Amino acid sequence: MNSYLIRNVSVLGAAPTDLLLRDGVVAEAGPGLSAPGATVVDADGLVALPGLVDLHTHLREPGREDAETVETGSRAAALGGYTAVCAMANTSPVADTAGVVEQVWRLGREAGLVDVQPIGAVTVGLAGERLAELGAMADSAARVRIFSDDGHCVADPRLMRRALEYVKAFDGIIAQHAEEPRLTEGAQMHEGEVSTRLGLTGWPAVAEEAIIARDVLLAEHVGSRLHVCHVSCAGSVEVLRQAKARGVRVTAEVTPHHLLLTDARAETYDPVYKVNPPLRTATDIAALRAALVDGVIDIIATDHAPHAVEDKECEWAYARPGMLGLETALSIALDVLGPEWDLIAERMSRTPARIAGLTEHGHDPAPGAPANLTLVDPAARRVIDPAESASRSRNTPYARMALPGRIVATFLRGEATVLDGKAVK
Ligand SMILES: NC(=O)N[C@@H](CC(=O)O)C(=O)O
Repeated sequence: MNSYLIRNVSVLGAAPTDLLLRDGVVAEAGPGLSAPGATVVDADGLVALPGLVDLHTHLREPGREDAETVETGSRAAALGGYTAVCAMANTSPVADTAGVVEQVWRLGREAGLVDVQPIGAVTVGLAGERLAELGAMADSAARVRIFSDDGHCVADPRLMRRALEYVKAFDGIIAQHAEEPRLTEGAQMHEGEVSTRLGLTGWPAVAEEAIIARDVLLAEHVGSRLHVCHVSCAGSVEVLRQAKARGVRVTAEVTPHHLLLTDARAETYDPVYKVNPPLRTATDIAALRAALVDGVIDIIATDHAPHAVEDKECEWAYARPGMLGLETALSIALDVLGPEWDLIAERMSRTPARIAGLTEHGHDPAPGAPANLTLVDPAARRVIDPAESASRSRNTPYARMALPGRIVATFLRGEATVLDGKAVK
């Protein structure tokens, strides 16, 4: 095993110090360390954060290896500063059995770039009709604790209740894609002024708000844990705020794109901006940002959704929804929140690790902590070039934009996965 002496790094914005990574942990911290044989990393001007944890990543394997594989997605994650990602279940076949979740988990271990924690489907084939083998997935080598039909809503309230009841036995979580399907039939973008002008069928905010309202009541009734995926509307924030005030066991995520981009992007008719839930309004963005700061929204999750060129570079109506996120999430967080390192660590590492039960992750770099961390250059600005992405897909909405911050190095259990801004393997 290699050891690394990181020189003059600012841990979460504090005064510069040295960190020695050895045997998978932060072995020592303090100014002027010496460690013969260790690889020296000059970290002047860099900030160390606990390795980021993504609760919502689409890795596409098995089934759409042309869009992403566990390995390419893991590499994109490491380059984005992540040390763990939770892989969504909408693969082909769907991750609705112990066999498929174990396959994804093994592929993650083999790639060895981030810890890949599979999420299991709630219903068989994401069809919303019968519960999947939740217990078998929980008992498998992958030890699944989060279940989601993401991409689809668990629309049937009785099924949602049963799922919440079932996972309560092992303190599992149902992560809901909140979209009342009857209200979004044929929807192409946010329902509002822009959709009216463009003549595109709208996805009304109430389709999200109504499911969240129902689900927090169900979670409260059952006493189980609910997680709300990709919250996109101001009204949803208010529903969550009330539920949390009543003590409902609910957590919620927001994506980087919903914190930055509005539905006005649809005016370009460029399907790179087509995403589910859709980009909303400036009012929604303001409410989401405020909720992220005050904690009503617990975490930033990427919803990294790679798509092959033929599924994205076509007419808007035929394009698949979704955009890349892993390699740009920290930059968007910096842009939106500023250099609020403790808040960024809380929303992108500690809290998602805690929600997912990933006990090795989400620890600030300090002696004895697992050496899962990332080094950021906050002064760097980079212009996003889709061709440079480590993802197999190219559907980033930030092409040609100059974004703040650059990941210089990432360490997983004390081994570098990224050095000098480049993937190590
Ligand atoms: N977020 C997206 O726009 N796309 C997701 C699934 C989904 O939520 O529709 C995908 O898997 O591509």
